Amino acid sequence: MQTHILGYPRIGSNRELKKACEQYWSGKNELQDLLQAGKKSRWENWNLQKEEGIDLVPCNDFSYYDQVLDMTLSVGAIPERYREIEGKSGLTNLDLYFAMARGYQKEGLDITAMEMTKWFDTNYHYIVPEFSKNQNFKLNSNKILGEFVEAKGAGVNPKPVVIGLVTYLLLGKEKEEGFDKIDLVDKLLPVYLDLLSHLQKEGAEWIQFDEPFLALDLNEKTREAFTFVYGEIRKKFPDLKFIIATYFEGLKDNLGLSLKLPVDVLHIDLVRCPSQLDQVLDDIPNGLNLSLGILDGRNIWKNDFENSLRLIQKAQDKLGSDRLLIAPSCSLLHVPYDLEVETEINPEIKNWMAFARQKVKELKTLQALATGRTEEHLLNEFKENLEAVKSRKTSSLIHNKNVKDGVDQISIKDTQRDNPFSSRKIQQQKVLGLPRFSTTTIGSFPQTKEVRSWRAQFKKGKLSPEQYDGLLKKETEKAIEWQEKIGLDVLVHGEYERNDMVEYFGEQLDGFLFTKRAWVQSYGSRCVKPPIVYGDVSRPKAMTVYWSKYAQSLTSKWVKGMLTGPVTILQWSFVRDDQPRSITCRQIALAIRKEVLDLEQAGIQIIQIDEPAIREGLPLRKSDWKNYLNWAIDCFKIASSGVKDSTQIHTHMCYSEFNDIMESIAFMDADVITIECSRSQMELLEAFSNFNYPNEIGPGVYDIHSPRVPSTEEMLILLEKAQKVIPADQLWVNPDCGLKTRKWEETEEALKAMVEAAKMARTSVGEIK
Ligand SMILES: Nc1nc2c(c(=O)[nH]1)N[C@@H](CNc1ccc(C(=O)N[C@@H](CCC(=O)N[C@@H](CCC(=O)N[C@@H](CCC(=O)O)C(=O)O)C(=O)O)C(=O)O)cc1)CN2
Ligand code: MET
Ligand SMILES: [Zn+2]
Repeated sequence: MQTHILGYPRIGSNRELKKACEQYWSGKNELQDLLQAGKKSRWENWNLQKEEGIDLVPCNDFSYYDQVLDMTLSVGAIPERYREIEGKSGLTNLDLYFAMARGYQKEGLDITAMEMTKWFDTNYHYIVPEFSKNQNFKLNSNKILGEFVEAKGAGVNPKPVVIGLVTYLLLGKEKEEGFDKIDLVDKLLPVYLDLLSHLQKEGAEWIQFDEPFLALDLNEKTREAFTFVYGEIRKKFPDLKFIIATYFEGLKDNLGLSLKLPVDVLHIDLVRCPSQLDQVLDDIPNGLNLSLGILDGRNIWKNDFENSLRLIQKAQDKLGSDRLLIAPSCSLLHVPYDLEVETEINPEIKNWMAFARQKVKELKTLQALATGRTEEHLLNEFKENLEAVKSRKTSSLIHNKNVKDGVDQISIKDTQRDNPFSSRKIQQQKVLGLPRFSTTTIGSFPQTKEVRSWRAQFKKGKLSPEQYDGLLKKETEKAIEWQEKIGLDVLVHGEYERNDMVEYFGEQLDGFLFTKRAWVQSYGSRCVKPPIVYGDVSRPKAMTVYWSKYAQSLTSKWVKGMLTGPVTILQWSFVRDDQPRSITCRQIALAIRKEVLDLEQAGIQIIQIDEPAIREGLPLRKSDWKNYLNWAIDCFKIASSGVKDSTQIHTHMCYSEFNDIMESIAFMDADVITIECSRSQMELLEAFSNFNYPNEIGPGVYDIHSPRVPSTEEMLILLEKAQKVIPADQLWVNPDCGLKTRKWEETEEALKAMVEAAKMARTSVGEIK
């Protein structure tokens, strides 16, 4: 029985790579420094896995930005618009790569970034490959090969991790009509074969192809593509050992297909879908070995050894130990580096947890125990694990009767506003008196170095609570003043007091704990510290009223209250796995409902409840959607429906494809929804239009994830596009998402141009709604 890891976090155990990237982008360090930081991250990971004795150690799981973008560069799928950068002197391949990720607006060039979207149901974002009808591919980078050679030098048995061909195509987007991306198989296959022959020449033995789409709903053509691709690969490379990695779901109706692929190892996710093991063991052909994804790669709880050993034993009985590998369920990219550095977590709870480093250890212990080793330290580790699992099951820290009773008492009435939108709209208009094409922003303003450093100093005790509060107040005042000056209609307080839109709430809710350094990559250099829900959730006191009230006191314009919704808090936290997610979510929903009512009570007339993660929380299999949508939408409504008709509820979602969940979005019944729309040129709006969506919509008119500043003209064009599908009196004007990651210069210019675009739109259609 061998152990392997599907992928390791790469941002650096102290976020060294994040910092080096950001410094490189801002011209504060040299390419050499960045490359050095990359190397350090890779070697740190390899050394750690080597020391622990992992049998197959991943390489090419490293990335400077995103592994899908790496693949795009490796297969030469560089969109036409980057041609000028490719040819520019003084720019390296890495500069081209970053331009694709972030856009390029320098030296007279103005090139937009590639689209970014969620990696399956995670909070990780990848850069979406763009395919044209006459798409060509060629092996275009030696990243994969280079990292393989480098890893060999580190003295491990490296296993290159490569996004499988079919998954790579399915992750992409057709940028023209008239072809099906899956038909690009024939053109892409030679590049994969080319890559494999290079790897083989350098002595590669194992290759891991990630094909998570095998765990999703597939059409017949795609299934055939899988069979064809792996048939061809096997024909050309009879001696390489291929692992197909599937994760995030069970194989279900694709099990037969997967088991027939002519590869050496199939990796299955036994955390998401433990029940698939029996069927797999019944049907697995003789030539195929099995990798058991036994440790949760998506959560931070200790493994339950007893349970895992039972599963492993079952597989061992059937296949024998030689045909088995054990691994985490998926890449460890989705969990933080090391629990040991968290010194302030309640020790009782800390003893229930494991981060990446601890999971690597757990894997080795499981291997030893499963193969019958009985050294004393192993038996002790087993005993400690049994005790930790038992402690978590029985701890008094977890259960709160009041919370459970509250959830039991939720009734239908708590999930509905008093009157339908058509009548609320009239009442809200009366109170709010807003113009047509009202302008607003999504909530956060630039989280500058200063703001972050105040918080850091406050946390270290170097600033007193009063000093910190005073600085934040000044910053909020400046933001309000500036918004008034440029003529925005609905203002925000700026969210300066928040480290992160989820963590901030996690810090204030009971049943949550938070960490100091447990960073997880979200996209590019951006990271989050997901809070951890360990017990029943409740709100000891108001969380945001202070700041909203303060901001509203500074202006006669409306200031939006700003909350994160229950589904998003759930989705972006590490949550309990000892009760259904739906129950945890309802507990959070009740806490947010109380906050909404407190805000209303404090005179806040417009309240935004962000739910950017509703779409990403959608189960990967369509058959599970209905159940999820029922409870998720219900939770939003529990949070939002307590207010008077005249209080305007906004919600915000980014990176959402709404086509197939339009009914549920409408059912949320937010008075206004602001959505991401600009990278996709308003395509999203068609879903709303086709559905005759009745409430108001703010389609994002520019992309805040890129430093590029949009022009008034291009935003006006987008607004005109929007009016073709949505009546003008339903439209708001706003950016795609919050502005926390942007610099002030960019923000100021962009928002001024945006307000200008709204004014121009008004002159052509009329002021009044
Ligand atoms: N949870 C979550 N998921 C999300 C989003 C989101 O906003 N939150 N947005 C979407 C896109 N994803 C994003 C994820 C992260 C960030 C982001 O801005 N992250 C920041 C960190 C934000 C944060 O928690 N900041 C803390 C800690 C900041 C920090 O690094 N402090 C320094 C010290 C600073 C100093 O001394 O000056 C340190 O700890 O070393 C704070 O402000 O308090 C970053 O990576 O840079 C943005 C978008 C989707 N998913
Ligand atoms: C990822 S959605 C962000 C919403 C939040 N209110 C912000 O403006 O940052
Ligand atoms: Zn957003």
